[in-house]
Amino acid sequence: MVGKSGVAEEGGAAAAAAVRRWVEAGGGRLVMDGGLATELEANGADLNDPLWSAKCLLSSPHLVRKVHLDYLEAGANIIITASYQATIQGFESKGFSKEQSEDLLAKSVEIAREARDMFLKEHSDRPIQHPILVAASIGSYGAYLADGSEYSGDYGEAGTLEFLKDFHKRRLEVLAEAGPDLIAFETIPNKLEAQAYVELLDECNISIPAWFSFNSKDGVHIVSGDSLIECATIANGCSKVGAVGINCTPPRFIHGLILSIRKVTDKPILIYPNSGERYDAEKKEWVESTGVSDGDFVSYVNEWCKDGAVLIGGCCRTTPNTIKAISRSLNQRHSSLHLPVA
Ligand code: MET
Ligand SMILES: [Zn+2]
Repeated sequence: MVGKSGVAEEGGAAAAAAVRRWVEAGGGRLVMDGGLATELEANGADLNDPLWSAKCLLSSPHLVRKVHLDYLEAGANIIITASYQATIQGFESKGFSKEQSEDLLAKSVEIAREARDMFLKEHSDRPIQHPILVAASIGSYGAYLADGSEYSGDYGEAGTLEFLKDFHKRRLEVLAEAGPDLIAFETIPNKLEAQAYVELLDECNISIPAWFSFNSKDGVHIVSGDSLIECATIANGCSKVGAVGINCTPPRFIHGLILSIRKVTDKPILIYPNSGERYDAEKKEWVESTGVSDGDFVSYVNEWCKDGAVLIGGCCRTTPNTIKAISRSLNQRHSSLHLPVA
């Protein structure tokens, strides 16, 4: 079906309507947090481990809570849990039982909810009026592999729809049951994984709005080479997807990518680019990218708003200072409309 704006109409619109209400309550824009794993490292965590930031759920939950709080103090409306690389399979390979692994997943949501409660309490003399939301992160199968394939989308023989659905199913259910406000499918590297997520959202009957966020390294395709337009069309067709966007991608590509997404969906668009550096999976370090300079990250924010993005934050190597600057630049007006935060 083609709507009045010329794009195919969303398959039902419940989740998108929920996100729009939050955006409205935030004064027309919502600020997302910045890089979590890289900020944990900046705070001294050693994440050289297949579990990456999820390692902190075991070793230093207080640090995760601190970084969430730093982002809230910087003006973030949305904090993303430390479950990006947390999987039942990953915990089991470290010797945890299935039950313990599920508890660790749920713990990522609990820590973020605790940070929100602490933040709201801290500001109870002048109560916070804008929404503060917890998004449960689901990283790709490639993130679990920890071999850089979330930046190639190449899963070899494991790359079948049924395999990916089976891989993510229980994790999605456990995270949804832990009570986040949103489910964040982040850094989606290929079309097949987007399709797997859509089918799981329906089959598991998830009632929490999800977002789909893809990553690109050329400004046209997502990292596997699949067409962003096709991927965004898949997201658009799912009533449980409340927002579609791009993360962990250099800022200089974002303008064109938003325009592509806009061609196929009216759902809210979210953007949280990385600092513009590139991750070298072999060396396990971020290296400065060559070519077009990224300039000052925040100088792009107005342009992205004009392009139609309504949720804006940062991904790897962005910091609470980046988020403070984004928040200032959006000049977020705190609406008098107050939505329940949980
Ligand atoms: N939310 C995740 C993080 O900031 C996204 C990582 S993208 C590789 O750690
Ligand atoms: Zn990132």
